[in-house]
Amino acid sequence: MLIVADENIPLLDAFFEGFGEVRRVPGRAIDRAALEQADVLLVRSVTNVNRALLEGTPVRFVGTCTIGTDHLDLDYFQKAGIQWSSAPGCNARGVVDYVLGSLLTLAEIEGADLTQRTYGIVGAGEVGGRLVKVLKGLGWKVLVCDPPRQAAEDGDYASLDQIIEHCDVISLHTPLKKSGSGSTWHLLDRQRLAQLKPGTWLINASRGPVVDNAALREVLLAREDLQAVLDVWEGEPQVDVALAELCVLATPHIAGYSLDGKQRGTAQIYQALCAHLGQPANIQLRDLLPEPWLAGVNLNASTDPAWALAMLCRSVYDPRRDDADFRRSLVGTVEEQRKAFDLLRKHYPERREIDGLQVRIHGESAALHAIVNALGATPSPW
Ligand SMILES: NC(=O)c1ccc[n+]([C@@H]2O[C@H](COP(=O)([O-])OP(=O)(O)OC[C@H]3O[C@@H](n4cnc5c(N)ncnc54)[C@H](O)[C@@H]3O)[C@@H](O)[C@H]2O)c1
Ligand SMILES: O=C(O)[C@H](O)[C@H](O)COP(=O)(O)O
Repeated sequence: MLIVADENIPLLDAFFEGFGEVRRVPGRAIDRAALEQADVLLVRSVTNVNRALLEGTPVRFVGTCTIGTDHLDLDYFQKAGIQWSSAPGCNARGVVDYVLGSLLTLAEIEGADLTQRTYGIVGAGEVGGRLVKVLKGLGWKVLVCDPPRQAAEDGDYASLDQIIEHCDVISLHTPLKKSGSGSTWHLLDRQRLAQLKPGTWLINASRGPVVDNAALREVLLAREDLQAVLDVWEGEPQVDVALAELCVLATPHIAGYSLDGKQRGTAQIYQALCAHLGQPANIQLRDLLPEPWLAGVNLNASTDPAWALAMLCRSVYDPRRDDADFRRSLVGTVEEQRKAFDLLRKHYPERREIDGLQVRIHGESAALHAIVNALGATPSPW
């Protein structure tokens, strides 16, 4: 069996060498010629997998080690009888950590009290749903917009218009659907961006085109009260530099880049391929994922809860370093910037998730216990 795989998929040998030959190709360079004899194609989000790529090749299984599937032509897969799998939820926790880190930075810059803001989460699936749980666990006021879920189940949901009207913070977590009913292309278009209430913070760690980037640049130029955090961009790996410069935080699509999340994505596709082939999945991620390097944290019951929250989140992840690295890369020619975007992602430093953080609280503090529980860190006895 020949497996052609994006070279940026971690643990390729550990999970897939038992199936046959694994041939690594840069994700953006995977073309039809590379697939002439391939049975299986493993990608990340940068490879568009469609009829133009697959027709005439022997590929019968496509796995994307990502949550997003907007780079896959699923209608074509169905017509052509090609099996496929994505990795639902694999890096959702990483995105939640990114949003928390961004909120802390925004609060610091604006001198704002996070407990007094109203949060609007748009898209309440694996990422948005976990984020809602964390924010509610912290006791913060949260409105949730998810029309597909609202249509399918009872629940307390708000419309996007209500989110725009009432929320101080809007965080986007929808998939990108490029057209048709339920399209999320430019979900935040020029008109909606113009309606954002004074002082809104907008966070986009979903897909770039969910926000009209040109319109956002104009709105940010016109309104100093708005603050934006962007991890994803229209036209990646090319980025609107002027827009990036107007953002409080700008990062190169790394919100979900925890080591755990990336390796989990590979493991999920390994399991899907085993199921496709009718084989047992004997290799376990827990045997491959390194022990977290995160040091334990000790808190005293008298510790200020706001300080503790910031310290716990930042001991796991602080997006300011990624923002600084990205800004340094926004120089030179467009081609140099595109390369830099990909290189920052290829050589991304090891980052772990918060459940690997052991927290000990000395003395009784309900507020600190609530924070540790809400964040999903691991409480350990004093
Ligand atoms: N920046 C990153 O590193 C990163 C990492 C992971 C995922 N993502 C992106 O985030 C997206 C969401 O991830 P997920 O795991 O939560 O996906 P998911 O499929 O579990 O959840 C998406 C939710 O959005 C809802 N939704 C769809 N259309 C909507 C609309 N118009 N308005 C409001 N809600 C709508 C769906 O009903 C669903 O509940 C992914 O599709 C992916 O593109 C980005
Ligand atoms: O959809 C996802 O899972 C994320 O956006 C993922 O982090 C994308 O990473 P990439 O495939 O571009 O390396």
